[in-house]
Amino acid sequence: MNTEITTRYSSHPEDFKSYPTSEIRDKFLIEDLFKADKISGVYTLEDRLIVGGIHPVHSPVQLEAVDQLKAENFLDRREIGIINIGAKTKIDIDGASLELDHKEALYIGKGVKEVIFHPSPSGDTYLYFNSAPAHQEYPTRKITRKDAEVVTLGSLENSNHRTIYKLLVNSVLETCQLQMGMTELKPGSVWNTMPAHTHDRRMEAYFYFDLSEENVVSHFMGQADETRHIWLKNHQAIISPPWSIHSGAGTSNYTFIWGMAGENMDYKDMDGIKPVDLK
Ligand SMILES: O=C(O)C(=O)C[C@H](O)C(=O)CO
Ligand SMILES: [Zn+2]
Repeated sequence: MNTEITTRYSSHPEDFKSYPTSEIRDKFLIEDLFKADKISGVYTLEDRLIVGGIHPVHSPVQLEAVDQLKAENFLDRREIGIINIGAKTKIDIDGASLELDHKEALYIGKGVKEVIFHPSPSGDTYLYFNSAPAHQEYPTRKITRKDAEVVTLGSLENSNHRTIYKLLVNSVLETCQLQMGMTELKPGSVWNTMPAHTHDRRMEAYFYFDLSEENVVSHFMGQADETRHIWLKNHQAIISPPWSIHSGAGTSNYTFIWGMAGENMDYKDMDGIKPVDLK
């Protein structure tokens, strides 16, 4: 098997209050997403999202049905969204090939049987993905930043000036429940998702990249009146249960990919929290 997915259970906010740092890291942080010639990741029972990385180096890698799915093919009952954070690469989808460039997104719907990821000649192939259960087949589509719904929020004065690229969202294409996008912080800005929010109808996963080796992001989670933080490095992801805020401050600017699954597709369905109300 070149696809390796481990399982994480969902958690209760009352239990979360007593977690030490090590337990928060074990339960929510996802490290080592990129292993040579592997597809690696986590199947979280928070809305059954799979969070993973694809890193073909010497040979192509195929998306395989892991044991957790009890299915013949990975996409028999699922959809997948992939964002390329590395060099341009070739992907075969049921025998048809396409190329995915840096920061381009790809949606592949339920029912597709064979997906193969090729190493790029530079060896710099890094693809991040989220996959959610799906009830209907929607067509495969590549989405570039030109196709995205783009919103610029925040200000340099508040250290949160950022551009949100809504790539795989329902204003751009049809999906069953998956929504994914990418947020780039401008130089000098370090805060994402501030003011913070929760959305009880959807869980979310954040994946941080474009961070140099010496820089880190402090990611904040928990209910608004009981927040905790852990420190993330480049290429690490974190699971945010529906009851948790998800926000971060970096020691530099950075980019992150957000992905959601759950009850509705309305990006604006959020319960905002004023910074002065955080505890
Ligand atoms: O910087 C932001 O603000 C975000 O990118 C927020 C995410 O898109 C999000 O949390 C959507 O629910
Ligand atoms: Zn959110």
